[in-house]
Amino acid sequence: MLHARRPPSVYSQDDPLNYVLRPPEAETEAERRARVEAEQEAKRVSDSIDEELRQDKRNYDRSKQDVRLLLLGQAESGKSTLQKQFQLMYNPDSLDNERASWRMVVYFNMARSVKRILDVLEAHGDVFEDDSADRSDVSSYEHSPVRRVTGELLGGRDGSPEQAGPSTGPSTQPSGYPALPGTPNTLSDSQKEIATLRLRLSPLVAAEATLGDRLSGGVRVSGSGRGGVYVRRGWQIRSGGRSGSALQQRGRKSLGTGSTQSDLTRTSISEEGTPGLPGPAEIVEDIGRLLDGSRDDVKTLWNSDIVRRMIKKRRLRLEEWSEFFLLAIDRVAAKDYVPSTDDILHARIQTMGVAEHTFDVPLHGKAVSWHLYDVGGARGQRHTWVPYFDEANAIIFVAPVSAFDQYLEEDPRTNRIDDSLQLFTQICANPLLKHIHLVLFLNKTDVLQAKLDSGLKVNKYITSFGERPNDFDTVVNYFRAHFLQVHRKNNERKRVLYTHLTSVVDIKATRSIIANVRDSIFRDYLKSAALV
Ligand SMILES: Nc1nc2c(ncn2[C@@H]2O[C@H](COP(=O)(O)OP(=O)(O)OP(=O)(O)O)[C@@H](O)[C@H]2O)c(=O)[nH]1
Ligand SMILES: [Mg+2]
Repeated sequence: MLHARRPPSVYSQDDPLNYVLRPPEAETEAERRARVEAEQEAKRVSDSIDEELRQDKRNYDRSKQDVRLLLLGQAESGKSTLQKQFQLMYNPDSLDNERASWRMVVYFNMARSVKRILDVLEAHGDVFEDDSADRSDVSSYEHSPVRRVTGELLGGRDGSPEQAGPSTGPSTQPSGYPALPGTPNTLSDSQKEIATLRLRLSPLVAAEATLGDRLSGGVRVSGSGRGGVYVRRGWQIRSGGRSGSALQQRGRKSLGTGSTQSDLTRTSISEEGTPGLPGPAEIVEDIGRLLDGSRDDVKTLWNSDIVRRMIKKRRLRLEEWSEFFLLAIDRVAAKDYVPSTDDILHARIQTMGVAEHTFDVPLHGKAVSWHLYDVGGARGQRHTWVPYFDEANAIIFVAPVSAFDQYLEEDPRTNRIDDSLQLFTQICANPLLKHIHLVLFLNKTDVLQAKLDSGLKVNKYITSFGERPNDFDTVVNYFRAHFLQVHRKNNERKRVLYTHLTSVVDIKATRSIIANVRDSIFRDYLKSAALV
């Protein structure tokens, strides 16, 4: 029997699958076209799945080559400011996208400064007592039954610190000053003026709490200092801006402490605002108007005789950013105010948990992804760092050398330089971090210079400094020597410690230091890549 020749077809009748898939024998032209289209669509989907899988593999291979850089250091050391400098250098568009949200932070900083001034004045009965006792050395803390247990590494004074921590509100500390003198009838003109300003500025003072709640999403963090406002992932959206492009905040299992980070990093539920309540843009506009209406009062308060004298005598101590913004009140209170890059660098908001920022950094014509982990530095935040240790390639440890006369907000018995040294000891000694590229930033050198210029004596706070000259070079070298000693004692692997004197609010100087750090990290990176 003659077998009919099979029609030429891609569908082999020997293959059962192809047999099933073969075109119907009596296919009309319209059916054929529909079938071909469906086959093409199926192929397109299949190809795109293949491409996704290939891309995942490429991403995985690439992420193994990513650089992971941890920014570590105590609270207020300048880690987030340094992160902003990286962002400015490698992803400036994302900083521009966030610019609007920084307006709320600047207003918050302004309201907080005014509140702080008024609180301190109130604790002194709105009077400047020009007595001979130098109260800058005899703070309320001395009257406290708690004795200071600091100075282990530096030989600090076991006496009483000056006012405990710059943002420690007098309302939370026994002031040690006389009770408010007199009744309203016996108030001096200056007291009356301050009382009037306090009344007129009360809406601005009240705005501090509103803005703080808004920025933190209502989250309170216990054990991390008093009255701190912490922000986590997505805060830019809550404050009227877009989130910086490659910013994430991740929850990971904690390795060392058994605790988890999820409470600290859980995404806020209502970041865009609650229906019926004012949105971030409205809040910012309202407070902008309030600030505009209060600017003369803020200036009068800032320039008042009592405030000037209390600052001079160090009975009123403000953070560096307070002065920066108070001096810029006209610009900040103006309608349509948009924060400048300098404003963003000076704006202060505490980091909660660990925030990851990703940038592409060029290396020999190819982009390498850098993941920057900006951590919260307060004591209550430090356990959240540990899960990031095992994957890190490099650390920048930021230590503010200006802080020799300050004490931890979260533990007013501990001198801040001592805390930095203790923390640096833990980092140098940690087995997970022994092989990691280590960079030390001795930061806030501009603030240190200003403090020394104003006549502040280091040996008043750190007895081991002794009778050395109280000049910038001697002081910086003294602190540097202590950090180097900590490193030397914990350096079995003979790793290099790269040290830089920095002021990370200075854009130009920080750019060149970042370039230097990048090159040294890449040198190690290429060396380890060559070994793989
Ligand atoms: N003048 C001056 N101010 C600085 C310098 N570095 C940081 N600051 C300011 O110090 C404040 C605190 O800096 P941050 O970068 O927020 O500190 P942080 O280490 O991230 O603090 P946490 O998030 O609480 O751990 C900000 O207002 C900065 O503008 C510096 O070198 N010089
Ligand atoms: Mg921070």
